[in-house]
Amino acid sequence: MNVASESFAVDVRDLQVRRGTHRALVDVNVKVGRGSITGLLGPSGCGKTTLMRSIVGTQIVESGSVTVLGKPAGSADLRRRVGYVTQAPSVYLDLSVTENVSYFAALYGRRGSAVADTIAAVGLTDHARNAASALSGGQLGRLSLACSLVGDPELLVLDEPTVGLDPVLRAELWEHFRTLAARGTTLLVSSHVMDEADHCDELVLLRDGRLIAQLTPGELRDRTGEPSLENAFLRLIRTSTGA
Ligand SMILES: Nc1ncnc2c1ncn2[C@@H]1O[C@H](COP(=O)(O)OP(=O)(O)OP(=O)(O)O)[C@@H](O)[C@H]1O
Repeated sequence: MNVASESFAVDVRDLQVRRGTHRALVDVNVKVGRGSITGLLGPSGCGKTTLMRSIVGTQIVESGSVTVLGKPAGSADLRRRVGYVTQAPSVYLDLSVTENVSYFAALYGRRGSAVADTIAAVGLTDHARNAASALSGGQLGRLSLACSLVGDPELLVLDEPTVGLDPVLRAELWEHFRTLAARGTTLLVSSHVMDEADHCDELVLLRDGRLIAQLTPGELRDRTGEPSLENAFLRLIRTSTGA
């Protein structure tokens, strides 16, 4: 593995992915710095989940390379170092919140206060003894996130983690993501709404499977002259398609 790939948490080069007959990703190049929060943004169907699946190693790719923490995506060595939370919560419904998080903590060899701290970080302390089957959809999503967070992975890939959350919980989760990044965790967070983009260090903007730009929120504003990130993204899309 070359040195350039080692210095990034994620290094995607010339990636092409087909899903069925559809070209889901076309010539995508993305680099994600360690200890940063990168927002993966774009309209529904633009390829966000496909890019995340390629990074965690669950997507068959047609060509190009995806290097994660210095190893090819999907390497056995990365299993404990990369956390992936999908849009579909994956928890044990017959176990309580604490039992679910404890199970994943044990898998990853985490001890002490990690379980209670993680449950608090996702705002589920009041439900700690409840069975997962008794949680609401938003609470289930947060439990799924906690099960991944408790392993303290070096790279966390989160598919729309704040969907369906109220503004207070959303703000608290972003604060938690910032704390994790300050400790050196790399976060890749997808969203199809731009109002969360300001929480990110860098933005990866996709449309129709193509990378439109990778830049900071400030650079996006400067490049387009639009103070609102929503408008800035729309302007960039229109410029890139000549619309
Ligand atoms: N199993 C599949 N077979 C064929 N095409 C697929 C499959 N899954 C996704 N696609 C197509 O690949 C493209 C990219 O899908 P992807 O799920 O990566 O988009 P997304 O940006 O994550 O969308 P969303 O924001 O709605 O979750 C879409 O056009 C989608 O229709």
